[in-house]
Amino acid sequence: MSFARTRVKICGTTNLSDALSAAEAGADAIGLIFAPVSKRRIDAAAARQISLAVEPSVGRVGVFLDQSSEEVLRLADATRLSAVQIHDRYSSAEWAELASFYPVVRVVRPADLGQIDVPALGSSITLMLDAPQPGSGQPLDWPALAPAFPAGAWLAGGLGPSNVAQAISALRPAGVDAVSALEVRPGHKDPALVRAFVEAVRRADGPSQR
Ligand SMILES: O=C(O)c1ccccc1NCC(=O)[C@H](O)[C@H](O)COP(=O)(O)O
Repeated sequence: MSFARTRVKICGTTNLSDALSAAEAGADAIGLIFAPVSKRRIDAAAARQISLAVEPSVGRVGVFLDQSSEEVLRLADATRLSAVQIHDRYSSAEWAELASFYPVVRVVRPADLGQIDVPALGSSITLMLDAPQPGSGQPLDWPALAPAFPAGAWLAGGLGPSNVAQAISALRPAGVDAVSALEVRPGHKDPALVRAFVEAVRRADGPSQR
């Protein structure tokens, strides 16, 4: 059986140097966290500078928690995002409104699996399974989650160069997302770890997908 190439998002990018080195390493997207609670929060001016500096093929995904859909749309427009990632529980109308403006990554927890009508989401909403505490570096129990893992969903939660191949093999996610395992301190990446992460994903995909 052949699989599509696993997409890679490097989350919690707070500065231009980390954004450019993630792009150079071959990341498909960078994550810019606007959640007020995050120790990796970026302000709108810095996010916009990064969005305009990376090459257009690199996605700029804004990450939001405890923020209204109006604030999400305002920041997405102001900072030239290509997609928004939402850790909140919105109403159906709010999801539909957001998805009419931007591709949406809707974050779900293990307890949510099996309770979401995946076909009804439509093509603008992609699910991402993450640990209950975002950005905490806690891996999930991938084999236990395999029966309920939705086709086409992304995976986050404690992924890094040393375990991402195991996670890909267990769940075959469409994309993977990581932050804690790639940092020297919160908000600052180790470029060697970012490169090692992208390379580990490419190796896990196999030679036909590189
Ligand atoms: O990382 C944060 O500080 C954060 C805070 C609030 C909402 C979201 C946050 N991160 C978003 C992500 O998508 C992380 O990359 C994801 O949870 C994986 O993190 P990690 O387990 O540290 O790799």
